[in-house]
Amino acid sequence: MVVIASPNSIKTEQILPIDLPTVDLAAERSMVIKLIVKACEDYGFFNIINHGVPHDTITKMEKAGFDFFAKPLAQKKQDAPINPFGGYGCKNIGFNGDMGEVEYLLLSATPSSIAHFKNISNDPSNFISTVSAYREAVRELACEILELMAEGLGVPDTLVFSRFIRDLDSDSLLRFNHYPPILNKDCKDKDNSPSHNHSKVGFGEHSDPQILTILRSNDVGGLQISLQDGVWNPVTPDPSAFCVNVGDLLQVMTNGRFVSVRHRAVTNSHKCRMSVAYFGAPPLDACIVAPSVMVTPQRPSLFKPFTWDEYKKITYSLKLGERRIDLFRNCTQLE
Ligand SMILES: C=C1C[C@]23C[C@@]1(O)CC[C@H]2[C@@]12CC[C@H](O)[C@@](C)(C(=O)O1)[C@H]2[C@@H]3C(=O)O
Ligand SMILES: O=C(O)CCC(=O)C(=O)O
Ligand SMILES: [Fe+2]
Repeated sequence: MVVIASPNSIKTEQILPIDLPTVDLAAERSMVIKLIVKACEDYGFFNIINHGVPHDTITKMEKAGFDFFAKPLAQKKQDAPINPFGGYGCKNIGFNGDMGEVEYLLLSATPSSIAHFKNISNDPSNFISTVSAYREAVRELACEILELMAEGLGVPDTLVFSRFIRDLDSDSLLRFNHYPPILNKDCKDKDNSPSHNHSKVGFGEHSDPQILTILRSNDVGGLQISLQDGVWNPVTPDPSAFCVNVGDLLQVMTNGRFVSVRHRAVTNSHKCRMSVAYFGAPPLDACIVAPSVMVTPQRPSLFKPFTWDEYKKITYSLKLGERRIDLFRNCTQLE
């Protein structure tokens, strides 16, 4: 049992480390499909290894992130002001007063918008080619995974999910998250010295609103998932793997078979964590609805259809921790 204290509240939570399922993309195809489907039903999260994204592409992306975060605060704000294509943020998450011990760089992941980020680096063409190569490789990985999922679910059109994020108008995002080492002074050890065993919330509890998230981090832990309210499962970082998670839209498009699991990131008392997330999203006008095979008399439609634009607007108007997917549930159905 770990106590996480904040100035106003003391919350008692259960912390139970977990080993996420690992999927080896180089293994036999039918086995890969089975493992992915099972992981998405049971955990909403899995690690993927032998993913095919070149090591060099990942290393350059990580360096680009660390180089950016190493700049002075005023410089970061000046070089990456918040605009419709993304920008730099420190402690403020979103526009609704959510705060956390994190700084981040959010970038729209469309090929044309990447050119807007040239001021982010002293070597703009290198930055743009690094981000473009990473975006393309990770998007391909996301598409491959989505196609395996569709096949595993028995959806006849196996491109039904991946088509959205391959679309040139896809609203996908890239996000660098940087969590500086923080000692939680509110938590004391028995001798009253600041505790090294307690962490602060870096990125608060939420689910990802998009279709699929492909997350990569350095070797510093911090990601926690919650499979049960009040229980947090820390995920062991594996820099050679990508951590994949189901987003809200995929939960809707699988009619609730796959789960978009709540997660958060906490700080570490002595090392900084950096993660890079790719959020695969459809175009704004995409209609989000489960393919007909996912809806049966035994499993009636759980959600009302909506566009990504509608969902995104609602998501961005609510606090980070809101369960906004509930707003689209068919009221006669209970999951
Ligand atoms: C408070 C918010 C931040 C967020 C948009 C939101 O209104 C609620 C969801 C948040 C989230 C979580 C996943 C991704 O990190 C993110 C970029 C996204 O698309 O939804 C963030 C948003 C953000 O930081 O702007
Ligand atoms: O940094 C992490 O490990 C998680 C970040 C996250 O959940 C997000 O950016 O949506
Ligand atoms: Fe997330």
